[in-house]
Amino acid sequence: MLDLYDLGIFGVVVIVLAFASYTLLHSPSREPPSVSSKIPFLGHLIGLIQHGPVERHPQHPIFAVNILSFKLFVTSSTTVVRAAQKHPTAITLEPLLKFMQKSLCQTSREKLATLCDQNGGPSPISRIVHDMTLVLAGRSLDRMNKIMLRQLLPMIDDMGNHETIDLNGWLRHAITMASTDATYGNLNPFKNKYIEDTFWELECNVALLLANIVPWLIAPKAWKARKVLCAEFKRYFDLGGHEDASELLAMRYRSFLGAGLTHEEIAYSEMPLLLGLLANTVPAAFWVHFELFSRPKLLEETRKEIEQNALKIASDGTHIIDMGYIRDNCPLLLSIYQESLRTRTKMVTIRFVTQDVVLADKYFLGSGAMLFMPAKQLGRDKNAWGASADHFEARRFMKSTATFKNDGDKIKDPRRIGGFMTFGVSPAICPGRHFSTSEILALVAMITLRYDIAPVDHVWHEPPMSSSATISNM
Ligand code: HEM
Repeated sequence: MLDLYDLGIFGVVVIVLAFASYTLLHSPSREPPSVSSKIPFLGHLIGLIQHGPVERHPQHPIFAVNILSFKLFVTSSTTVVRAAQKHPTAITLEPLLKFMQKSLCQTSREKLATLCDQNGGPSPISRIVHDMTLVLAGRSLDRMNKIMLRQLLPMIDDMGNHETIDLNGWLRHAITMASTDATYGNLNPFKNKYIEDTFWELECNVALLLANIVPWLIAPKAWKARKVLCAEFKRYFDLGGHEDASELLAMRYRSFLGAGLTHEEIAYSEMPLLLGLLANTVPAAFWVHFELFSRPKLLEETRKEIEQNALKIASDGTHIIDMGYIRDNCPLLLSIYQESLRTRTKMVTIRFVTQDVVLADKYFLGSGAMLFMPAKQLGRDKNAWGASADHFEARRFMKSTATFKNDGDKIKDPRRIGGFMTFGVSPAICPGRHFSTSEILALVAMITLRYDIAPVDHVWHEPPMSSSATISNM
């Protein structure tokens, strides 16, 4: 039996141990190392924007960058990414959603408080984003895919009438029309060419608008473009356009209306969806065509694969590509698609640290900091992707590195965990990934079977990235 004295000693030891482990756990010494810059403060910001942060500090799996009193952590380690995923409440996207709703959608302070209220768990705005995953799957996705494919077909027929085309411009128009028709139905505002052009004006000037500091003065083009688009979308909602639209739009309209937003405010709240819908699908489709058509042997093999595994010829001679067969029986095409996305992405996943947290039992991140996870570096980690990580390898995703336990259970392919981040990191992964995948695969399959594409001067010049791209990460 323990007497009171023993119990007292025991109590003191427990308290000392608890305090020691708390201090160790929360000590800034457990914080990832800070990296320095020749030009303090501003130097970091310039370096981050111009060169990407990780290439300069490959020795650190995670490091801190101090910008004035603000701390920003950057990781290129899949282990740290996996550890961060285990703390979805402490490391979260919520503040970014609020920022977008405020700066891009101009939601008033009072409505912002309702949309971003986290008292009952996830905020209404993050529930809307979450529910998008549900309506961008199953039958509602099938309906959107059907409309999208019907739109693409005549445009691909028409492609053959032109000796030369601007491939990026052509894809941009085709994807804009097919995606917005599938989303917005018969009264789709994008049927007006002026609205289509205005959207792309907004897309390439959106960065300064997001700063939200006298936007009409510092970002006049984007400010005017947003005004024009929102007026047109308000008219669309006033006319009941949403009644004949996709489940995706119906769900968003119901949710925003339920949160007390007016038609004008809902129109403004469509801006992030429009940017998500179009800004990445167009460059992704461009790069898949670029990688495939610039490799004649690979093009021939892919053509054969589609012809043999996904093409049916009806009795009247109509050629039909079965999208289900593309997905299930054309592994080379699928691998080219994934590899193009892996090698071309410039995505930096950004999360906010809202509670003190220790990652992988090692790295202390204090509340109030931000965590940057750049997909470009994570997607090229040699541990995960091998010595050829930096290069395009068409068949990379056909090879499985999956291993099996003694009982025959498959261990998940380590390359897929944390390494392929073009669509983000769960739990906040891109809800539109299935739609854009169907759209890009349909385009590339139809164009591959019907046309040869070559540059006018016969040399495949790689176009530079647009320096003003903000939402687009390719
Ligand atoms: C190839 C095409 C696409 C790429 C590469 C892409 C990429 C991404 C990435 C990386 C994220 C995560 C952002 C983050 O974690 O901060 C994201 C989020 C999002 N994407 Fe996509 N996307 C594509 C197509 C689409 C499409 C077609 C839609 C709409 C139908 C869409 C709607 C969204 C939305 C609403 C979010 C926000 C999700 C959230 O905040 O949790 N995306 N996308």
